[in-house]
Amino acid sequence: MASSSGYVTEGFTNPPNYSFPHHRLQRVMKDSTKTPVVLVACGSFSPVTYLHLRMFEMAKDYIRHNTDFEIVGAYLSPVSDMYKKPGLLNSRHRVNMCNLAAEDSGNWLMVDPWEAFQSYQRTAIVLDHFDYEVNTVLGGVQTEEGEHRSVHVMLLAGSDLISTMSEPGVWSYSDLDHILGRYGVFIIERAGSGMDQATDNLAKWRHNIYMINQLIQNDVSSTKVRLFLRRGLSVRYLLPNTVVDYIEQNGLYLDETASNSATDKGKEPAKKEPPSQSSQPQATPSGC
Ligand SMILES: Nc1ncnc2c1ncn2[C@@H]1O[C@H](COP(=O)(O)OP(=O)(O)OP(=O)(O)O)[C@@H](O)[C@H]1O
Ligand SMILES: NC(=O)c1ccc[n+]([C@@H]2O[C@H](COP(=O)(O)O)[C@@H](O)[C@H]2O)c1
Repeated sequence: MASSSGYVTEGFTNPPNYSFPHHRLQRVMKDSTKTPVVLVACGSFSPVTYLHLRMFEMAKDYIRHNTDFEIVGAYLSPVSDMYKKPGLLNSRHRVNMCNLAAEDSGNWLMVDPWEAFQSYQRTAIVLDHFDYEVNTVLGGVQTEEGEHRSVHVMLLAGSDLISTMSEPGVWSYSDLDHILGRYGVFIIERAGSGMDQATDNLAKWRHNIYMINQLIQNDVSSTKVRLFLRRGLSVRYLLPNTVVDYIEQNGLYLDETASNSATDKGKEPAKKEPPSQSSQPQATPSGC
């Protein structure tokens, strides 16, 4: 339930030694007639692929040509190990790979390890965390004239993830209302998961839902990458070279049972425990 402050929760628990990454956050807007926005992509990123990075580029193009937003920051937010999705590698490796990919991706993408390094956090809480860090702690951004502006936090997701918002039991109504009513979402079309189907039941929040079509169809998925790696097939050019090198150097994804804490060759695989419905959604299947 949203509190009087508008947040789903009042207090945020930070992982040990955590500090919010903001080195690439643009603190002064280029165009004061626009609304500053921070994009947040939540997901497993096991491993991060070029399609995850393309989502940000597609959103950037869409926003520039079709909206009055100005992007001042963009984040990958890898999910906690407690999400227990099949194929979910230890968060340390997933965060490291996301950092390598972000380094490789120009000068705007950042990786926030806040949810990765702690207990499972629902997406509504994750967006609240970003809102709190960017607007309350950092004080938002400024125009070139020195005027203060609050930053609008928005979710960036594939249409498969948005489809799950119409599946019973995966998202609570109050979380949906918070995510889509208070924040909003940019949806990237994903092969096999129709855009209409994804949003049919979300019409109430239509004004906050922006749909972005894929002009070049590309259905790279982390699931397929993991499958290739297990079969000894090359994954080069499906993900950044630095991430491919990291996977090879650490012997990742060679074992089908490897998930969660089964991080490297020689380590014990994690026990599979289904997450409890109240605080952790069942990891939902996504497009592969
Ligand atoms: N090919 C793609 N097209 C559009 N969106 C994508 C694509 N791949 C991933 N996404 C989106 O990226 C976000 C993070 O994805 P995540 O790592 O959880 O999924 P995934 O690539 O489907 O992984 P897995 O294959 O392990 O299920 C989600 O919003 C997902 O919809
Ligand atoms: N109720 C929720 O907040 C909820 C439900 C399903 C997925 N998610 C998030 O969506 C992201 C991607 O999930 P999948 O990889 O299962 O599609 C994850 O970050 C997960 O935390 C959140």
